[in-house]
Amino acid sequence: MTARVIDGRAVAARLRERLAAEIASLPFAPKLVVLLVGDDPVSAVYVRNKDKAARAAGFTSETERLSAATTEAALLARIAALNDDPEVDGILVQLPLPRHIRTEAVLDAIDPAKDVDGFHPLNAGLLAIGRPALVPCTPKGVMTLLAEAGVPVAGARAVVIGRSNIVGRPMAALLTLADATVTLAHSRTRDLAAECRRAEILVVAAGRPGLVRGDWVAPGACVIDVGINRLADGRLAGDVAYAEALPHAGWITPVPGGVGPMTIATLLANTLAAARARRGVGAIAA
Ligand SMILES: Nc1nc(=O)c2c([nH]1)NC[C@@H]1CN(c3ccc(C(=O)N[C@@H](CCC(=O)O)C(=O)O)cc3)C=[N+]21
Repeated sequence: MTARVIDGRAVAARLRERLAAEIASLPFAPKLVVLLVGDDPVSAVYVRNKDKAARAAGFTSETERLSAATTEAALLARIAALNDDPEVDGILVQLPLPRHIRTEAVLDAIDPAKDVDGFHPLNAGLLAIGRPALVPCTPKGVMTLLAEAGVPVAGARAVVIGRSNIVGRPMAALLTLADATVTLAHSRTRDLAAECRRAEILVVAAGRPGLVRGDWVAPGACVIDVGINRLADGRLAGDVAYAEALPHAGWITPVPGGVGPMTIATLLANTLAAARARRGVGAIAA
């Protein structure tokens, strides 16, 4: 058997087209503001791609570049001003932040109604208790990919590798809400290969290139690779040994061109949902 390759770029493009059509019928352009602190070149690329995708879909998108020396107090003051600005629908503070700034203090300061990353503790808590509001973009994008590819989720055994607040934890929550039976594995899991071999859906967000080997993949399983690792030779690699996994899997996502584009498209979907909810034109849609 060889896997069906899930084309994240194509699914993301369709989602963005749908959003563009919706925005064209609104009396306003939803506005996203991205705060980028410091000059990490990798972050700068993501932010540029977000800006481009947002504008093409009819959003107003602004990126504020703040110097690496910006104090935590100054960043919090900027967030407070954006919270109070009625024109602003979504606020994203690009992570990671410089070490002198406490990430938690920053995430706590964003108005939960404008928290299009879904990282505020209120939004994380709502998801944890099964009342999803603004949901983190990467795991939500993965759920869209599963639905679009026709992967059965209800009743399936799912294994998620990685317990970050950004991907693994919310991924486990979303799969549980969709009636999968979920194992949340991580760096201290005793026998990771054995856990993986039981998975019908395997979501890998470990940040370790090539961690998942071909013989860890059950025949016909759906393998979702969230890893984006820049190799020494400049190429991108996922957390899954792709060529090895391909003959075992039923479905697989490539890197690049899999989950990454869905993260950005879902960010736009969240921004539109936040705009509708804030401006009283429809509630936040799943
Ligand atoms: N507050 C915050 N929210 C984020 O969502 C966030 C963040 N901080 N910090 C950085 C990470 C990383 N991230 C990516 C999004 C899309 C691609 C993406 O589209 N990748 C392309 C490849 C891009 C390339 O070639 O480099 C792909 O996988 O096909 C990658 C990475 C969002 N992040």
